[in-house]
Amino acid sequence: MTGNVMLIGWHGHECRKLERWLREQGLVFNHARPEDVVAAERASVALVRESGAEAPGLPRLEAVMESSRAQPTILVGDGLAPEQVILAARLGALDVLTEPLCRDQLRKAIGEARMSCLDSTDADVLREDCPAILGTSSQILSVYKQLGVAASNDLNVLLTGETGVGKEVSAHCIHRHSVRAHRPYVAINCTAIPEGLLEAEMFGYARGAYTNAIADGVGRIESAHGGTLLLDEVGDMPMAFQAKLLRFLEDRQFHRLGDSEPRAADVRVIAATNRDLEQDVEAGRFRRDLYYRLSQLPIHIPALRERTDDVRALLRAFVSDANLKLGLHITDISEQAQAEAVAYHWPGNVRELKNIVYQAAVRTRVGRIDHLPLFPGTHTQGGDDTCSETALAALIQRAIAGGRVREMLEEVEGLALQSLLEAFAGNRSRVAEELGMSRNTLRARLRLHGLQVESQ
Ligand SMILES: Nc1ncnc2c1ncn2[C@@H]1O[C@H](COP(=O)(O)OP(=O)(O)OP(=O)(O)O)[C@@H](O)[C@H]1O
Repeated sequence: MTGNVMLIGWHGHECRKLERWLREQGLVFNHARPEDVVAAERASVALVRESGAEAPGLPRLEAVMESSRAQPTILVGDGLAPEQVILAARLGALDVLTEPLCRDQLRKAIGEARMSCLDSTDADVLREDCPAILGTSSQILSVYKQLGVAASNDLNVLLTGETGVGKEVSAHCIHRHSVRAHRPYVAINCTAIPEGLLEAEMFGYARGAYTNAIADGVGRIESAHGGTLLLDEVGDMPMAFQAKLLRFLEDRQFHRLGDSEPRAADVRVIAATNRDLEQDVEAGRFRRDLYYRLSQLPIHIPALRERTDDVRALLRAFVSDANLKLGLHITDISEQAQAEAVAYHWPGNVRELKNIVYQAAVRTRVGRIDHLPLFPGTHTQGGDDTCSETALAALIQRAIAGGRVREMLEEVEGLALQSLLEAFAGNRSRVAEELGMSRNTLRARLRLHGLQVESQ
């Protein structure tokens, strides 16, 4: 490998080690202060080092990108916060590596950086905090990078992942890091609005368009003008409406219901779903053309059970959150409860974890949380993976002893719902029938328990 690597932010022993390694790789190096970037001999790649603890932003990287946007740049970070990883991608860093540096990764990153050229935006860097988005696992770091890339362009984004993985939080994060950050962020849940009202809700309506339309009404698309529109649960959008949405996406023009005047809205569209849209397209439940249009930039958020490295950090963060918001004094969570949480299956993902921490925190109020109310029988590793009578009996006994009978009944309900879903292969209609409840009631119960909602 040949080339000229510029080092920014390395000092002392670490610096000498890296220089030696670069030389061994046949790479020349320069040292530069960020402000010297333009003056310095043109480098093939810039390696910028930042410490997460040093500052909330990325001062060195910002200076480098400011001076030389066309230069392929890799960020090397020590203890970077999620917002910093997002910001790095947003600023146009080609890669983000964490310390201690893996030499193979570095070699690969330098090789790739030299082959590429930056495609970054001229937009101002946004310094606002994005909504709390947590996690430091390699899987979630990769998501942050993709969110940063999404924030630097205006493509339609499709966020996929199970319920509760953080799709909505991620959509908001893209918005807050994009050039549209100071314009509206409007979210619409496509399943929460009855089919007949969806058009009026989305596009607005003219006075007299329907019985209760006593004045003109602005739709969500118009309210989002200049900003970002999140179409949540887009996979559940009725077929008839899909065609109307597609028309809008094609030319960003629409008509209010009952109004012939065409209107235009400049919105960035982010869609989210926990369904397998490709499968729905194959099954004829979702329009293929709309799917392509929405998924210009697909981002998949992995389930929590696939990134168990995040569990302990999330537990700690939500304990602090609960202390702050509810005026509690929780000091920590027992090692055993943390280990159980790491081994747990988390069908409701981060939402379920957050709810469980809050429940446990409210019960404990002061001191250490010794027990997290996890559903028995849904552990990924170790643990008993059947809902045995013994586990149920123990659960009931513990609840009676602890005066938590009501909570126990809720836990049992969640467990029963989960078992029924498994027994009927996720078919909600069959589960609702079995329980003698409406699909809407079932849906609400499933949500309450953080269980994945499959529409069938
Ligand atoms: N990485 C994360 N960091 C902090 N909080 C998170 C994270 N992911 C999810 N949450 C929290 O979990 C809850 C659910 O998140 P969110 O609504 O974004 O999930 P979702 O994937 O959109 O779920 P659904 O598909 O059911 O709508 C929210 O309270 C959110 O704050």
